Amino acid sequence: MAAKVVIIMGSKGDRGHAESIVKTLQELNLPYELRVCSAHKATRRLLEILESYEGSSDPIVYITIAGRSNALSAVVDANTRFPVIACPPYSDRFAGMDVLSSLRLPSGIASPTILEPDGAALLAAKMLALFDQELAQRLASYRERFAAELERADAEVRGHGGASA
Ligand SMILES: Nc1c(C(=O)O)ncn1[C@@H]1O[C@H](COP(=O)(O)O)[C@@H](O)[C@H]1O
Repeated sequence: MAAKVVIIMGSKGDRGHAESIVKTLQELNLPYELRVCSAHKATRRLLEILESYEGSSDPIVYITIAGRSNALSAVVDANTRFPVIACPPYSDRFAGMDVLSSLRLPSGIASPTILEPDGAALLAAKMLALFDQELAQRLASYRERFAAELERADAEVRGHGGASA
């Protein structure tokens, strides 16, 4: 079974954000594909792209990257049987209000929003690990690193704090 993540970005300009997601997917050795399409600007083509994955016998999780007004994530979610995670790029223009277009969804749409690229990759990995023991193992080792880092930091600050206990 070859589980994979399909990242769809709304514009080539989102490539940098996509690469941050890819970094974590690569660390987890999780296969991925990068696609560019827009629900706003190329709806028919987007539906064709989705259709091409619908028959897959392997599990897929989509991560959608759409800045400004995010139609992409909801349109993908409404037209696929696979889960969709929205990971919009951060923008502080207009006081960061773009994010609301990812959060407020019509009924029947279920695309969660994760703002941090590595968080979106991790959620996709956790979903796919439900069907893949080896991925579950890699994910567990990846997450152990964070606990180990915290332990090291704890030991370091403790050593400087003059605590007597
Ligand atoms: N939000 C969407 C959609 C969509 O939701 O269909 N299509 C493009 N975009 C986003 O608009 C920003 C500027 O896009 P352009 O570069 O096409 O002007 C990008 O962040 C893109 O993801």
